[in-house]
Amino acid sequence: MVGGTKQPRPGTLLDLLDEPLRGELGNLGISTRFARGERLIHVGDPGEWVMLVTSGVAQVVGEDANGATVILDIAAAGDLIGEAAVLDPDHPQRMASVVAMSTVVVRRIPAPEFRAFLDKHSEAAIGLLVIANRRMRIAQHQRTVTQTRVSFQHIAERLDYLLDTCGYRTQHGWAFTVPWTREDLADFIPTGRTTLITKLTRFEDHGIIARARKFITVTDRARLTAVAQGRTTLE
Ligand SMILES: Nc1ncnc2c1ncn2[C@@H]1O[C@@H]2COP(=O)(O)O[C@H]2[C@H]1O
Repeated sequence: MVGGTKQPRPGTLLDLLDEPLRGELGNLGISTRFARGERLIHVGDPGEWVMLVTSGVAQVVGEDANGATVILDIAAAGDLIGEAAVLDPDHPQRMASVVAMSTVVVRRIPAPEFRAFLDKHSEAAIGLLVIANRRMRIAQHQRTVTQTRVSFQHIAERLDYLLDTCGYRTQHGWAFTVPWTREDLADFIPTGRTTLITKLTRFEDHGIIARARKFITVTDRARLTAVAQGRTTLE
């Protein structure tokens, strides 16, 4: 089960709920496992269940106006996905795909069971609304970013967010629990791969990140956050 034992990650639906509600939600549905690269949700499919992520990391993937892949968000333990098609009778199809970046374990909860849970617990319905608004806030912010002139601050914001979602502290700084290639990072920020590589070099020059082959680690998280919050600049 998800609830009860461990403090949920800040910013997730589980984090917004009190015990014993967390425990109750964590026990709904059945446990289902996905291998890395497998799709948890296919865009366009009918919404018949929601998923509460128990462990692992998945990408919520969409397409931009040119058909290029955009990583809309990351889902990790404590996140609930697949509620949009389940709750909107006018748009019952999945609006995005969700792809496992590692082994992912979820509670797969049938739509009627999830609706009954929301009917019974208004806190959970309000929590879902809060999460939807947070996603909207991120989407609104992302619209202000032009891909060709993406700033150091924006890259730092996105890296900081990724570390909150799927990062862990190491002896030398912070690393990701799943392998983020430069291609993945470029899709997530989003920016072109060449632009990203050029900008990452500046972060490296300032000792904020280190690159080992295809992957990066964050060696100075405090400075990264300072750049993200506009308290210091690399321009
Ligand atoms: N921009 C986004 N940010 C975060 N999550 C999203 C975003 N778009 C879609 N999702 C999630 O991805 C799910 C895909 O299936 P649904 O449309 O049912 O519900 C969707 C949301 O849970």
